[in-house]
Amino acid sequence: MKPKVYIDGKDGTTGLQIYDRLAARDDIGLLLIDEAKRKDPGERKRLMAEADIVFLCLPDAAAVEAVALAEGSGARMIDASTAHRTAPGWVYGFPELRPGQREAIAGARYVANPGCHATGFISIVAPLVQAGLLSADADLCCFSLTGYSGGGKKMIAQYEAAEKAESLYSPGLYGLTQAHKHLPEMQKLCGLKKPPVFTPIVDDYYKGMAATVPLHRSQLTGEATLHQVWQALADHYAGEKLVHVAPEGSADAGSKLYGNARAGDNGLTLVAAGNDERFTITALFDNLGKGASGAAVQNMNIMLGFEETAGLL
Ligand SMILES: NC(=O)C1=CN([C@@H]2O[C@H](COP(=O)(O)OP(=O)(O)OC[C@H]3O[C@@H](n4cnc5c(N)ncnc54)[C@H](OP(=O)(O)O)[C@@H]3O)[C@@H](O)[C@H]2O)C=CC1
Ligand SMILES: CC(=O)N[C@@H](CCC(=O)OP(=O)(O)O)C(=O)O
Repeated sequence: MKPKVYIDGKDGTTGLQIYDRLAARDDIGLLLIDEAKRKDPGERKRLMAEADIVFLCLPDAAAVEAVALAEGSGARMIDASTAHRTAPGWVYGFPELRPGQREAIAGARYVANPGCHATGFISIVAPLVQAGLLSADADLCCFSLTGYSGGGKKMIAQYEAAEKAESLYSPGLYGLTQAHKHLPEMQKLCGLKKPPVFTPIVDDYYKGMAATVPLHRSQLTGEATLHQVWQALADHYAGEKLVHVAPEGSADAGSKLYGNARAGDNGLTLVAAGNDERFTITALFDNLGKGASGAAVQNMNIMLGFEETAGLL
């Protein structure tokens, strides 16, 4: 019997992208809700009870309600919202995080899919903390560029309006009070004693992210070199199919890194750049790929025992 999969919130930005990645697969059965009933709690509950895996692609409050709706059923859940990312009983859905994380996801009932900006930050900082190059009480910063689809249907409508505000033609910095919703997961999953100073920036392009952590050499344990940082990342991600480290020295004086470099695919590329004293590590990926829907499908594949990259490469 094929596993049955239900996407709650299928008509949203993340839900549609999950649907696109699953629609052509013949190794799962997709349960589809009647369009007119897509917000009907009774009908959603019925489909969740039939499903082996439920994706939640909903605002946070609706995701919490959906978990309650599925109570008592055997459905395993992958929540794309921020609601459960640091909650007890939920496994964080970044398989490349550390040894054992993949196995934890494989056996989990509840998997919290990472936030898009958090994916970039964690992919850079967690390996460096684990390798002992950054201490748990490091003072870190991060700036992270995203396309406007990161804000879901509402933000897409603002950016695509026929007469949009002049300001939306230029990059917009936000999260200025240092209370962005991804900060708790960034801190917890990296094992940091304090969150970074975080500057998310949304710009006038549809999708794609460039999340950067700038580092002075003096911030690194034993004043580690750029080569050591690159090597620690390369070692951590050796053998991974979706996360790659660009060759050492690949960013030179003439290089530019673009926010949409990996738009449209499910992988993430780390680029280490700089000089003898000051470095940047940048994660390039798609907010709707490894930053949301691609990651959610990767987690589903792991939970169901499929090839991890099925439908993703
Ligand atoms: N966009 C992105 O890049 C990322 C998004 N996420 C997270 O994924 C989740 C979904 O975001 P996104 O897809 O962008 O948001 P959207 O606003 O594009 O989609 C949300 C969908 O949920 C539906 N919905 C809202 N309330 C309910 C309900 N009670 N029952 C059933 N359906 C409901 C909405 O219906 P309607 O169409 O009527 O509005 C909409 O279709 C959010 O928690 C978001 O933070 C995570 C990572 C990246
Ligand atoms: C452009 C924009 O507003 N982006 C959203 C992040 C989208 C996302 O990934 O948020 P969750 O994964 O936590 O749902 C934001 O920064 O709040």
